[in-house]
Amino acid sequence: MALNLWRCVMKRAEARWCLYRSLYNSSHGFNESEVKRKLAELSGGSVKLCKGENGIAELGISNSSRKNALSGTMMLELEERISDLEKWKEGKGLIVYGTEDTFCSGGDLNTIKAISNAKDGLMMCMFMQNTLTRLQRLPLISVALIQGKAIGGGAELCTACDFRLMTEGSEIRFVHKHMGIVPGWGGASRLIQLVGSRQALKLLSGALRIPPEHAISIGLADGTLSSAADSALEEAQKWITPYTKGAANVTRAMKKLIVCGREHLFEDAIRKEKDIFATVWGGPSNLQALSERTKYN
Ligand SMILES: CCCC(=O)SCCNC(=O)CCNC(=O)[C@H](O)C(C)(C)COP(=O)(O)OP(=O)(O)OC[C@H]1O[C@@H](n2cnc3c(N)ncnc32)[C@H](O)[C@@H]1OP(=O)(O)O
Repeated sequence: MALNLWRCVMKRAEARWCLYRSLYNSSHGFNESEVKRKLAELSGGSVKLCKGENGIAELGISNSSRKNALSGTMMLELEERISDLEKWKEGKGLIVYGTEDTFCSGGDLNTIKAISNAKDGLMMCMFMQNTLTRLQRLPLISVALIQGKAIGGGAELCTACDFRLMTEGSEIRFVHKHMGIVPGWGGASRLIQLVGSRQALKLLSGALRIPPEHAISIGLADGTLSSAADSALEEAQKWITPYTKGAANVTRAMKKLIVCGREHLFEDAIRKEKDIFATVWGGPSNLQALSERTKYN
């Protein structure tokens, strides 16, 4: 009976949670089916998802002949993989990485050229903002594993994760200025939240190369990995484990608190904190912990 009530509360909270996933819909002039049809014509590369039994998924960006640039079809695949992760109730963590020696070189220049008119550009921008905002709001603790370069849209993509780990010799760089554009996938707004407006202005207006030590010193990155390329994923798995250890519903609730706190005004955020608290209070993990009477000394 009590467990059924708890499940019911949790379902309702999950439903409320899903309500504010995307930023744009038709009321904002966003025509999703049209942009999807256009992006489907611009092919190359793939985005692969592997969900681990330990509750940690790996999302791989792969377009080897173009340094993992995101083509139109990869943008579509990325959105599909995020949808899949939104439905993964056992999930706790996510590692986003690029195959071979690059994280992601941004938008595929062939794709970008094909949609370089104002209308298509705005639709692609709204599509990618929706996708990356949903990535950021996933109830999973996410890490961007940056090997090699995270350039342009690749730099924006890595800011949609909770943490960034960089291997030696890697680099984040917002090169938009040199392309005569500014970030549009939400990267500027997220960068300001991460490093503050003064640092963000320097990084964007100078299109500065950001190596691991610099990224760590300004709070953009969370650690440097020393592994060779083929074992960096393993090292990232180890890095994330202390944060994802334990019951999935508790880890997921913890991440939801952070999203609410970040995205809502204080009063609204603490009310939402109450709703999320209700999803774990009296649940199996809570009852188990109470019965064990663990001490933390
Ligand atoms: C819409 C959001 C904003 C954006 O993302 S705009 C796009 C920003 N990105 C760029 O302009 C990246 C330009 N590329 C570069 O700076 C360099 O290629 C990069 C990534 C530093 C790698 O340098 P290297 O390691 O020396 O490799 P490379 O230059 O020989 O590249 C190997 C092949 O990959 C290609 N490539 C790299 N980035 C690409 C991209 N974004 N779109 C399409 N193709 C891209 C590059 O043209 C080269 O092809 P190819 O072997 O010459 O046929």
